[in-house]
Amino acid sequence: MSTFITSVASLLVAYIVGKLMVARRERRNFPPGPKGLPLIGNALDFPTVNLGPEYVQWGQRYNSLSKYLVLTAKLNPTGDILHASAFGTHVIIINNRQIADELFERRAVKYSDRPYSPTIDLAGMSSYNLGVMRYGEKWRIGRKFALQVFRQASTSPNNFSAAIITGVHQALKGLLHSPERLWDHNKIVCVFDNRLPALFVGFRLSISIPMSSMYGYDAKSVSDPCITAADASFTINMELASPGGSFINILPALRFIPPWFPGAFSRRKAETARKLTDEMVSIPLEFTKARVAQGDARPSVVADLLERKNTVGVSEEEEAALLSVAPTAYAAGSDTTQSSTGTFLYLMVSNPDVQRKAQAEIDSILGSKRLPGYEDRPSMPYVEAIYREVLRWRPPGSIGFPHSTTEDDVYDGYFIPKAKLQWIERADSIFYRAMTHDETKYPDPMAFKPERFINPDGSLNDDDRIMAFGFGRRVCVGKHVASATVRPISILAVFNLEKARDQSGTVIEVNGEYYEFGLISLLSITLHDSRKKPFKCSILPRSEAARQLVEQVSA
Ligand code: HEM
Repeated sequence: MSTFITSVASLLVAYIVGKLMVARRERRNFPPGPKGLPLIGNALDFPTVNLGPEYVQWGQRYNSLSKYLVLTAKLNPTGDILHASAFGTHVIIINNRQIADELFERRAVKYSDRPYSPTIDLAGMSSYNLGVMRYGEKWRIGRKFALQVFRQASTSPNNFSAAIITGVHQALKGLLHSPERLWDHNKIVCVFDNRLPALFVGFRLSISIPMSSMYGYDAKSVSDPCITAADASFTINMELASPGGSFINILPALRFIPPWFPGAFSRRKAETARKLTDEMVSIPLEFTKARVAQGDARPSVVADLLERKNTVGVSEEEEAALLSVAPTAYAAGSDTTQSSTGTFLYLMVSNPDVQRKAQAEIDSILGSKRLPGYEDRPSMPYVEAIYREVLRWRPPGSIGFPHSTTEDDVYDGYFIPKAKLQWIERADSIFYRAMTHDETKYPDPMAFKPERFINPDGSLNDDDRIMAFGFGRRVCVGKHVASATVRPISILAVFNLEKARDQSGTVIEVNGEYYEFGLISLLSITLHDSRKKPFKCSILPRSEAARQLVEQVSA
């Protein structure tokens, strides 16, 4: 034990000395930001809740306007780039869309990596999840493949689009027969976090669709072993990577200590997470392999790969890429989808006028005779505007998803350092805030107004860039699937969403609060998410015809 303490103490001293030397070397012209304390930097300044709005205030407080862009009138006065640091890890915060476009799109070659997290790596997540995978060949092949599968899903009938339709229909049936399970505290616990109640519709749509389309695997409930493993693995990952979650985040070299070593609690936890991750990946894969061998596999992306492998053969790269992309679909897509579905329902209940207007548009096209399909999308601009406004009003990741740099860079005179990956360093991160509350572009940003996206003649305007999906080469690869899944059209076509009443008939106000959770850790990868807290509401079929339409679907 004393050897262990001595090793930790020497590593700590080496770390502090290293940091002081690096800090001395690095008196560069960083973008403005809060003045930090020696060694710990701004560790105490970083907000843990309300990050998006807080970073906007930082922008105003530290007056970090881009001089060049202001002078050339290219930037509005709230435009912003900020710098902060903690324990030597630099963080650049970008509050402005033009700057995000410049760095992530035009200089993508330098800005497309992800920060390295020793704990997430140990727990096995970075080997299968495209979202946290480092920028490189494996990510490139996986991403290319994911793009093909997910993009097709929204444009042509295939396994994925069929799964989306089935998922949506299942959700409608679920709502018809058990609307009270919308927020089911007992059974439908959050897929990724046992402490939070999840959204029934979100669950059906977000988990069942990728599982079914990727593997032909029907995850019927959250007690499904694959979902349980995914849930438990994700929870441990979150714990380990959260602030104070593990010494490994402070001293990455500790990752080399074997799990059996006395006191190596985090290593043991990471080992458990790795086993759960392996289960999560292997359960649906083994299921599909068995079905293919028996000759009764349902059409799915993985079944197709295995059948081709047995007949015409597939390259090793293709197989590896595909097998790593398949679990990504439910790991990366379900939480975000749940989050935005929750926001959509909340906004519909709180804005009955918007709901009625959308239903009038839907009825004018469908006439209550059928459920909407893909082909109806272009004919319903107002419904489309609701979709855009939901993701503008409350993007699921309030500060985006961190990118990391692979080279030093200078932007408008400000120094942006290359992320360091030596053994005692961590990757530096660049956060962008989803710039969806820029008052100059979206006046009265907290108001929910789908009309922002509508031209005076009723058509959609050209503001179709959904910033909630991110930027550059790491932009959400599932955005087409998300747009097909999250779109509110089917629910509004058949249900009225209203405030619930208590037994005495008094209206129950809807709870507008959000859970905010995530890893506000500058010592490791930094994620942040928010999810709607549950609220009571009434979900009733709009008419007998609507009820029958839902009953008739084959889900
Ligand atoms: C409303 C729903 C969703 C939102 C708001 C969302 C948002 C995001 C964001 C912000 C990123 C990071 C972008 C960046 O780094 O700049 C991302 C990445 C990603 N998303 Fe989504 N997402 C959603 C749904 C989905 C779905 C349904 C899937 C899969 C079917 C998916 C798969 C992915 C993957 C694989 C990545 C990682 C891409 C990479 O790092 O190369 N997402 N998403």
